[in-house]
Formats: sequence, C-alpha cells, structure tokens
Amino acid sequence: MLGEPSGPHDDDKPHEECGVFGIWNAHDAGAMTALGLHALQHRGQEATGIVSFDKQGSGFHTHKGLGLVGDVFGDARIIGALPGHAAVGHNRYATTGATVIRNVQPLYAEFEFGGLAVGHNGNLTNAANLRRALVRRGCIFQSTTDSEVFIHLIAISLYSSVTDRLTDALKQVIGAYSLVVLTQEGLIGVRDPLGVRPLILGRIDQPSENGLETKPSWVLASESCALDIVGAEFERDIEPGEIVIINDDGVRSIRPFGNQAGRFCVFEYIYFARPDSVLDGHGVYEARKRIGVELARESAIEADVIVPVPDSGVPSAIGFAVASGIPFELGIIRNHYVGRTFIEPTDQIRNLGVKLKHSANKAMIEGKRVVLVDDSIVRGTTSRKIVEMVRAAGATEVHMRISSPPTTHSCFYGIDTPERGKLLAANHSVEEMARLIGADSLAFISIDGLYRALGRPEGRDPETPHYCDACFTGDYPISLADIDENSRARAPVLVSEAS
Ligand SMILES: O=P(O)(O)OC[C@H]1O[C@H](OP(=O)(O)OP(=O)(O)O)[C@H](O)[C@@H]1O
Ligand SMILES: NC(=O)CC[C@H](N)C(=O)O
Ligand code: SF4
Ligand SMILES: [Mg+2]
Repeated sequence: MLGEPSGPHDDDKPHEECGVFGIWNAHDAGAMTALGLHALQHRGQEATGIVSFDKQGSGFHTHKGLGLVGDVFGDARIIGALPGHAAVGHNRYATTGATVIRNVQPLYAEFEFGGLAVGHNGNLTNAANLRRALVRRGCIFQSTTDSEVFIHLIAISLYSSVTDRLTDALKQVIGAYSLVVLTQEGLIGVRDPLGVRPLILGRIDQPSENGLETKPSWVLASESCALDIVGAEFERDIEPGEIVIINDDGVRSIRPFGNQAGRFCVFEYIYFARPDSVLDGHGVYEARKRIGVELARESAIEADVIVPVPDSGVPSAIGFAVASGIPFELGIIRNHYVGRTFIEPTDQIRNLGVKLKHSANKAMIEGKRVVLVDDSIVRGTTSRKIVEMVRAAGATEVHMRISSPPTTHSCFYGIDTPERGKLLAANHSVEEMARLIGADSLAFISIDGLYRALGRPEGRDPETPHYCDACFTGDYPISLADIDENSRARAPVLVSEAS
C-alpha cells in the first residue's frame, strides 16, 4: 500500500508540508509568531493557528483559521486578542486528516498540570495503530490528524512532569516530527531521533534598560528565514533526537534517545525550504546552485540558453549555466499570485494552476536550443505543459534537466507526494518520461551527484546514508508501521464542517 498517506482517518487528498514557530519571553509574542509564520508560508498554505500564553494571569489564548497567515491574522484586533510573552504557531499542509478547522494546529488541551499547545511538522507512521489503541481505552479524539496522538499519550502518561510525560509519549510514536510545545512552564522544541524535519533555535537579545541585565527571547522555527523577520540571531539547529526546554532560566537540553546519526530530508534542500534559509549547516540557495553545477557535469548538452522553471528551478539553473558556460535567461515568467501547483488539491486544479502560473518569454526562446532546469518531476504536470509552451514559443530543441533523482517513491514523513501510482518516475523509464513530457532529452541528477553537491565527495554511502532520500531510493529510514494496516476498514468520521 505504498503511496497512501500513512494514517488517513478520512478521505484526504494529498498535500505536503508544515511550518512551526515558537517564541518565549517576548513582548507581543502573538504578533511575532504571526510574522514568523508569514516567513514560513511556503511550508503550508491551507491553514494557520497561534496559541499564546499570558503569564500575567489571563492564561492561554488561541486563534486559528483556514487560509494564509495574512488572511487569518491580518486584522490587528485578532493579534490583540493573543496577549502574552510566549506563543506557538503552525502553518498546515495536511498529511493526515482533512483540511477542516478541527485539524488546524497548534492543538490545545488541558491537563492536570494546565494547558498545553503543540504544533507538529512531520508525519507519524504509527498514528493509526496508536489511535486505535487509544480509542479502545477511552480516549475521545477531537480531530483526525496524526498529531493528536501526542495529546492523548501525554494525558495518559503516569509520569508527573510535563517533560517526562512528553518523553514518554515520544517513545511510543514512530515517524517524523519537529514539535513546538507551549505550557505555562516553558517552550519546548523537539526533533525526532533522525531529525528528518528541520527545527532551529534563535535568540533575540533585549536592549538593556538602566544597565540591568535582561533575559533574551528564544525562538524556535522550522527554518532560519523565520528568524530574520523577527530580528532574531541564529543560535543553532536543534539536533536529531534532542528536546530543548526553554524557560526564564535559559535553554536546557535532553537527549532521551541517546546520540545517533540523523537522516535529514534531502528534499528540503531540493525543493521545500526557502532559498535564504540555512539548514543543518548548508545554505539552501548555495546547495541548489551546487546541485545545478553537478547536474551540468553529469548531463552536459549543447544548447543556446539555460531557462529555469520558476520558482524552485532558479538556483540550480544558475549553477547549471555557470558550469556549462551557456547563457542563463528568464525564458519563463511566473505569475506570483498563483499558489504552488505541486500542492494544490486536485489534478484538475493542478493542471489549471500550471497554465495560470507560467508563460513563455518568447524573445528569449524563439529559434533557440533551450535547456529547461527544474527541481523535480512528480506527476509530470508541470514539465509536460512547460515543454509544450516553450516549443510553441519557437524553441528549436527542448531539453529538460532535473536537479533531483527520479521521484520513484512516496513520502510518509510529512511531505505528501502523491501515491506511487501517480509518480511518473515510478512507472516509466527516463526515456519513456522524456517522450511523455515531449522533451528532446531528459536527465536527472544521480543520487551520488546529489550527495556530492551537498558536501559528501564520496557520494551516497549505502550503509549509512547521511540523508533521508527515500522518495528517490525507496530506502525508508523509519518503519512504515501503519502501512500494513491501511487496508482495514475504518469507521466513518467527520470530513467537513461549516460554521
Ligand atoms: O511534476 P509535477 O507534479 O508537476 O510537480 C513538480 C513541480 O512542482 C513543483 O513546482 P511548483 O509549481 O509546485 O512550485 P514552485 O513554483 O515553487 O516551483 C516542482 O518545483 C516542480 O516544478
Ligand atoms: N505536513 C505536515 O507536517 C503536517 C503535520 C500533521 N501530520 C498534519 O497533517 O497536520
Ligand atoms: S521520503 Fe523524500 S521527501 Fe520524505 S522525508 Fe525522505 S527525502 Fe524527504
Ligand atoms: Mg516548480
């Protein structure tokens, strides 16, 4: 059953990523979180939410909605209703659970120790199993997301401190997770034992009044681009398997899973992360350029112009142009007021999206041998349309170069590539794909070339690969516990809501 979301409890369409943000000890923590979420908008555009905590006594406050950060938090009165010195926020692309208000994060619940909010980027691969067991013992789920199992596992834990209860919960889940957790005691950041999804720590040093020492504000975010917008300095990546506990005493770290080598998602570098972010020590923009250089070395071609498929194909096309010495031109113009096609909910809209989104810049293409550079071919929708469009604009030859290896497998760790049957590369050879998209030639970077571009000169070590690369290799580093269970009949659940 590879290719299905790992624990769907309702009839979802595939989507992709999420962004998380948290801040401790800041004036206007709610407004800062809205800014952070705005910088992370590329990671999730379906829904967004913030939970703030006001230690002056008014407690927790939350606001959530479907749509973009600007739409949900654009009104100053909404931000004004999120008082406090601490907050967590989330931008959602569903991987498990439909896009309905009850699935919007951060999830919030009240326990013996008080309120707790959690925002989750990633996807649990045993959430369906856990959910069944939890429901059997009386837990009443309020949402259909995988993320809600964290809440129930914390609730039933026999430990007393929040950190021990959380650790207890983490030991039972399998999958990919970067979490921001807010309680009255502090802000907690967690990265799963393999660190598949990113999470970074930032710091804002407050201006000192009257020469007195002031405590810094601490920030947790999916990507470093969210630090810049709130004026925070990059402190460090949260490490794989690390839990950081942030409170007025500073930052404390525990590693309940011991120390093990991580398997960060290589697709973050290829496509998902914003180019100005620095993740696990690599600038995303520079990494994409180096991938383009390596791609040009591996699959050189005689041509007149290198044209990126915007947006995400741009940095690797620059690298390709530099390495090949062929001029770089913006031969395709992207309309910025259309969302990402890869993550639109239906094939029909996706097709429309590509047409609405790109147009040929004829003057740069006509009469030329064109090399199109894009980051990935998933369903093939984009490349098919773009090749056709570039030919119609008068290109004499159209060659396609892709800065990732063929996407042959689905992701179950928080990025919702479609089911395997819909992945062009899962069912076709490179030659067949070239024919299907109508290109004169097609080439993908090799997996070793990708690793070389990411600073591993020896290429991919099959014994201990440095990254998660399962969507290119099928080598899933975390067990897909729910997959075997997926064929089981499920009871109907609430799949739409109106208010
Ligand atoms: O083969 P497909 O199913 O068409 O999917 C692959 C395309 O989707 C993504 O771009 P997208 O247009 O989503 O976003 P971008 O503008 O950020 O590149 C990706 O960069 C490819 O261009
Ligand atoms: N893409 C994600 O990280 C999604 C988080 C979580 N699995 C959800 O579906 O809400
Ligand atoms: S399967 Fe692919 S997209 Fe998913 S975490 Fe691994 S590398 Fe990233
Ligand atoms: Mg693209």
